[in-house]
Amino acid sequence: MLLKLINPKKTIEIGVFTGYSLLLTALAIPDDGKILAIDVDRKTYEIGLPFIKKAGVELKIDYIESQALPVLDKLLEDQKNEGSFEFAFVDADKVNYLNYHERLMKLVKVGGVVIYDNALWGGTVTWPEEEVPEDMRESRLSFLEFNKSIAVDPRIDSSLAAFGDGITICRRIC
Ligand SMILES: C[S@@+](CC[C@H](N)C(=O)[O-])C[C@H]1O[C@@H](n2cnc3c(N)ncnc32)[C@H](O)[C@@H]1O
Repeated sequence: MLLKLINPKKTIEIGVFTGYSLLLTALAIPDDGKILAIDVDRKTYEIGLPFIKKAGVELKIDYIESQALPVLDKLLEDQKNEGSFEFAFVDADKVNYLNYHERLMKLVKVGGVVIYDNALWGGTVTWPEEEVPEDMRESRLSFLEFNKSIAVDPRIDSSLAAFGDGITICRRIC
């Protein structure tokens, strides 16, 4: 619904896996919309690709198998890309969310929207450190830092929607 309201033609997805959220985005954006989809592992994308093809939205997707940061940095080398995206969805390595945010604040236009997945990190952002499973601690700390930083970022309006695992919705305002 949010995507239908924004109606973005130029979008980025960071973290594709088998392409579930990618397919949802591809179905929601207009016929001439495009998604630059970045993931380090193309094998998982290929599991979902037959469904994307069956849905008839493959041509909307420009898939890049890579670490996401260098792709974003490369885009920023060309000034034409600044402010050219209307929507981004981030669902990759949590330790880099702030790094993605800094780049997306340049790539996404004023008025554009960025959504970050898993902002509640299984609820652990509210737990005492000692109760958090070892394998969730590093990303939890990243989310604590990320959530604090987003809350005071003057470039955006933001809202942490507490459904699912939490999504942080940011609208660039300057
Ligand atoms: C939670 S999954 C994405 C799920 C997908 N967005 C969905 O909802 O269907 C996270 C993905 O991020 C990818 N990933 C992790 N670190 C990455 C990085 N540094 N750059 C690009 N992709 C990365 C992983 O390979 C994995 O496929």
